[in-house]
Amino acid sequence: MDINQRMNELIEKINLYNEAYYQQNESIISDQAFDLLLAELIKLEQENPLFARSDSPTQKVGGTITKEFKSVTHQFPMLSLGNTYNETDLRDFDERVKKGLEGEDFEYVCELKFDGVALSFWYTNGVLQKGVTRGDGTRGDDITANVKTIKSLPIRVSSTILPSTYEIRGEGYMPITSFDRINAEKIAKGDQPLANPRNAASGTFKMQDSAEVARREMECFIYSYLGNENPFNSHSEALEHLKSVGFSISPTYRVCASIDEVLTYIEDWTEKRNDLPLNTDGIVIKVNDFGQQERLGFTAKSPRWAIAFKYPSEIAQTRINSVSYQVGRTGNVTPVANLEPVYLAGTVIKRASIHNANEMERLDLREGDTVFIEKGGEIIPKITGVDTSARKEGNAFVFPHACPSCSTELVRLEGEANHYCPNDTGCPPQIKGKIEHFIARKALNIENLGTETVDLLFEKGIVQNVADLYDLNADKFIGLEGFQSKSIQNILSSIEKSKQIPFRQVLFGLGIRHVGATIAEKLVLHFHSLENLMQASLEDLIAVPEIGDRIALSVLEYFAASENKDIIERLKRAGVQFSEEISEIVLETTALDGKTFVISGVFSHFDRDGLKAKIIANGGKVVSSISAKLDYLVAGENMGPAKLEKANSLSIPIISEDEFIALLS
Ligand SMILES: NC(=O)c1ccc[n+]([C@@H]2O[C@H](COP(=O)([O-])OP(=O)(O)OC[C@H]3O[C@@H](n4cnc5c(N)ncnc54)[C@H](O)[C@@H]3O)[C@@H](O)[C@H]2O)c1
Ligand SMILES: [Zn+2]
Repeated sequence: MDINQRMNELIEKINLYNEAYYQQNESIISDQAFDLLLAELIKLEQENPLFARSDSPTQKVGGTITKEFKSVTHQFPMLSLGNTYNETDLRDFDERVKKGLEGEDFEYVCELKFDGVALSFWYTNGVLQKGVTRGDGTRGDDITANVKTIKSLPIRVSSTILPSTYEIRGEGYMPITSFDRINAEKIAKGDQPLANPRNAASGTFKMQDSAEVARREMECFIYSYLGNENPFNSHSEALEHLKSVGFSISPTYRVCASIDEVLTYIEDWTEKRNDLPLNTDGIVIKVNDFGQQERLGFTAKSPRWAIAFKYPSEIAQTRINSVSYQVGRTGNVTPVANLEPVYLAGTVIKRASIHNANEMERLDLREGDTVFIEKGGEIIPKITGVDTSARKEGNAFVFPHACPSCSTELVRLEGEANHYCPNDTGCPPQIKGKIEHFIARKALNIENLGTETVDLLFEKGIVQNVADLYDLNADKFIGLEGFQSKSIQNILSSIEKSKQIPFRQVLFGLGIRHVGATIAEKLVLHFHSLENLMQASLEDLIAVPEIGDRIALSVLEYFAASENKDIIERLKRAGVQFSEEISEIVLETTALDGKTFVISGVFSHFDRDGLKAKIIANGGKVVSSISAKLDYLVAGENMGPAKLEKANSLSIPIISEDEFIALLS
């Protein structure tokens, strides 16, 4: 292959991996493998400048903005960091800095490289105004409501040094405790677990539902100060001051006088970093002095005064014995490699996901092959390559044509990587998966009925679909082992309770392909009842915001199947909710966007509900209790003294009804 061709091929691959990583929060390959491809492209571009393309991924920050949030333009671009995996490259970096500073003395600051997502916080007069994602480096998503759920992030800062406007940056992350807790819950419900804390952090900060973000207990470490006015001489001075006024700075940073001290720091943290409450993937090395940073400047994509040293991920080699094919709730078929057990990063690995047929083809796996497996922060290790030199004559694995569970011919939709089994009403793992989905917390929330019970009731022929759940009674458990009358009563009463679950959760629970919780809510908002939804045409469906052809067709297909109609009829008769009145709030202005209010006392222009409605209609939020994060207390006549005292002690602005009205204009 000629060089130009190779460069184009690399660009294509890197773009593909970037898109999966930044838009779907999915890592198709390991970070290290990704960085190798990028390093190869950088090298080829340097050696062959004539072939270098201006739209190359080496020239821009990898992320993008989304349609779900308001986008805002960064005051200072949010860039990436150059990276290295070895001492030689690090010493080269040191040489470049020395040359750039023309022999002047300088210091480095070493920090851990926290593995989450970059966030930017804008403050005016000491008050947090906005939280923004990196996006494409120039523009990011305004996720203020979500960053306000970070407990350690001060909403209000009082400092005599900081200017009236400035920007603080840090890494938002999901603590390992949150990650483990959420995954334990997901696994118990039969949901797909989160792949790793980094991708989970990125997905979580872009959720529409801030209450869910809050529930995930996200955190953030602050690592930089930016402003048109800069009261600090150096990065370490800024960190110290930010810490003193309440920002969360990891105590792990160190000022180093030379590259050798940097190497010692790297060495010191190689093992110790595994004991931290969050994942780290390396060390960030920054020139300390702000004046020197300015003189060194930036490339198109990263600062010349900083670099990331990444710890190589842990890799093991083992034999692949066979491949199994797992059928999920929606019929997706996933190949899973069964491995000769091998020890890797503290656990014994027996299986690894191969994702889909494309990935199987890419790896070109044969029976008995020696494969490399790798584990970053992920819980599920990946096969990243094959040692072809060790290959004996094993047969190539072939993706099956028929469903491994029910033998139905598999289907692959155009443009999709996954094969699926279309026999959704007769394929056992799909049926069981559907029941497990139906009872999950976000759906019908039928507690006391776990995966094992569902499996048992299915195997015994007692529950074959979700409608059968509502025909359960104590008699049906007779002869089943392990059920006390108390636990049977619990199961039956939680099934009874599920009849009160709102329609949007019921619609999500039906498990219509491509209809997740958010889409279900959109559909209910528009159609209000199942009856209306079932009568909707393709045009009616795609007229709903965010519903495209793919979802619309899937909804139509679902309601066209007579088995589904029967099930719905039975659920209706059982008393499950199939309509819901929810009205969309029409915003008058966004003047109170992201602001929280407590109201107390009696008002002259509004009654209390009227005032609440006014706050919500202008983008604000009404909360019931006063905390340090509160933006305003609106005080009327006769307000309670306890509230007043609490607001004063936390220096929360207390405003009158007239001052509130002034905020609206
Ligand atoms: N596996 C894949 O498919 C895939 C695809 C695309 C990107 N990636 C990974 O993502 C990397 C590119 O992402 P990137 O451009 O965000 O670069 P990066 O993540 O390597 O480095 C820049 C980021 O480091 C973070 N950071 C953490 N601690 C920091 C600290 N103390 N000081 C400053 N910054 C700190 C910031 O969020 C900053 O944006 C690649 O090198 C690769 O490893 C992987
Ligand atoms: Zn099947």
